[in-house]
Amino acid sequence: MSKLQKALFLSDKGYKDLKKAICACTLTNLTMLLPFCVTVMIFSEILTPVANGGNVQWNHIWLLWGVGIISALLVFLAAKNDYRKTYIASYQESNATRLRIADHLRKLPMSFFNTKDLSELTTNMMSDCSSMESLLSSTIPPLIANGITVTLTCILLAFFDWRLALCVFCTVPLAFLIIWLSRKHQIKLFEKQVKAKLNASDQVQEYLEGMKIIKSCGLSGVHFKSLDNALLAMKKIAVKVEMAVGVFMSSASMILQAGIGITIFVGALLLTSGEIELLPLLMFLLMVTRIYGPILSILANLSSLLNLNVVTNRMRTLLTTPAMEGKEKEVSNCDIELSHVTFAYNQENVIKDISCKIPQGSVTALVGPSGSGKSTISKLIARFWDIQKGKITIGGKDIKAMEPESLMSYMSFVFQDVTLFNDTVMNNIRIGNPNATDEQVITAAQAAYCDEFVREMPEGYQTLLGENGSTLSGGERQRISIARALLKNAPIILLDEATASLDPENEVLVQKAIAKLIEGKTVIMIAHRLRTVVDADQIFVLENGKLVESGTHNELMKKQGLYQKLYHIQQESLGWVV
Ligand SMILES: Nc1ncnc2c1ncn2[C@@H]1O[C@H](COP(=O)(O)OP(=O)(O)OP(=O)(O)O)[C@@H](O)[C@H]1O
Repeated sequence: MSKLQKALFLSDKGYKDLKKAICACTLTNLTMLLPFCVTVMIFSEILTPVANGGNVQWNHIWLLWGVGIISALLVFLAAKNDYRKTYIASYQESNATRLRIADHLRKLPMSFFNTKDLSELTTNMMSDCSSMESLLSSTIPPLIANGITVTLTCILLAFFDWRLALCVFCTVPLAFLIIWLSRKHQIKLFEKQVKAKLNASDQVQEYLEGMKIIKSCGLSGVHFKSLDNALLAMKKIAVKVEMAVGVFMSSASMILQAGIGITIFVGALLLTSGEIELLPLLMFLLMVTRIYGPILSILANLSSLLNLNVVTNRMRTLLTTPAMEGKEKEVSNCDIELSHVTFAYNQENVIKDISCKIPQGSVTALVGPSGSGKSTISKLIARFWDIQKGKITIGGKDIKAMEPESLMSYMSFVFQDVTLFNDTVMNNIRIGNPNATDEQVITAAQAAYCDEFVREMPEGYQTLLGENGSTLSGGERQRISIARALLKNAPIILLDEATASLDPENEVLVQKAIAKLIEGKTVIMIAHRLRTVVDADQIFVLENGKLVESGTHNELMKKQGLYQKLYHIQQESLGWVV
């Protein structure tokens, strides 16, 4: 893999396409020289007889006009090919990169997401890929192609008259020097701009997510100073970047254009001393007006290239973060065992030396005060995070040796916060099993008591749910998530007490749906209300990350420990009247 391919995170196809784009761009630039050569030849046909005496050969001139028209056609065809090779290929590559990022994200441990926020990842996928897209289409190919064209033209001009060629190009190193010296300042500004954009998108996201609170608390715009400040900071830095780039580019351009004056001055001296003829001088003067365009474009593209590291740094961090390992695909049974499991999200251990067994086909409840580690245990079993000490096995196999996606195929989740996608009801349920037929989806929906409310929707199962299903009630969302789990039919079910915040009618329906879902399965249930776990085969009581009691409801009540205390507190609260 070449350095350029690595630096730009290009796929093999993307790298090949980039090389083709550079060739196409160079070809366009070279064909653009044709009309110029024809113009010079027409001048020569007219001026030579004027200077030396004789008749203008009009048939030659008409012929050259014909060549000129053909060369214009060639320029058009080359430009069309160039457009296809650069823009279309770069859009395809950036799309492929976005998919590559999405695919890689899926394989990363949740610890990665703990350190990144949503807006940073969104910026990674959308704006960084767009920046790469423009680097691939309108920066790198023109930069290299213009470099080649300018070098060729320089050689060609030196061949005609090295003194005038020197005059044309003597200001180029100075212009490059300005861009080179300004690079540190420009990079600093680019970095600040990226930070400001990220901060602004963070603030916008927070503002939109908090809209319910903003409205319910009647907070006016004055209370959202941080959003105003973030947007203002973004505007300020954008102006600074534009100013800096503008100042450096115009200085470079001014110095570069001084070459026109120098060429005219030296050319006039050479002409009067008879060391050069009028025609080559005219050709040089024509060339000098045309050659600075590509050189300026090289300078502008170099400025954008300074941005490359800023753009690719985040993408590099993301794409080089190692995916979760593990190759094993199958387990012989669904007995789950935790032995001496210790885990910390950050520094502090939140699970401390826990050992327990969850036999296949049993219902196990995890109970304990808020923050005691119930959800964390269920997420560790699903390998959302890798544990730091100890071992978790399923069917005797260490889950760290299992391929994460194969491990997931053994599990279904019903959590309190159900994620619904902006798609039809049918497709939202089908997420449980992408290969399921419409009939199978409907059967699962019926079993999860979704069918009735779905049929009342304007387009039934084809109704679009909108952003995160905001039109559905909490109970309806949970029943959809149960339908998904039913469709997946995984042998292990992880339940985060799904009925905690439902009204009695919805609660009954959800309970009935769950009863169907867990039939014959290995169930791990996070319970907040202890009356829902009295029938569990075993109950694990957690306190401050430790397993402090275990047994059936009756056994734990007899122990008169934490479980009994929590149970009594909840029973008493049931009697409260507000
Ligand atoms: N993503 C996270 N990053 C850092 N710390 C976390 C994270 N999730 C949970 N914690 C911390 O880990 C501890 C255990 O949290 P956990 O959610 O497992 O408790 P829980 O018993 O399920 O609580 P609850 O009943 O309130 O849902 C808590 O101190 C919590 O603050």
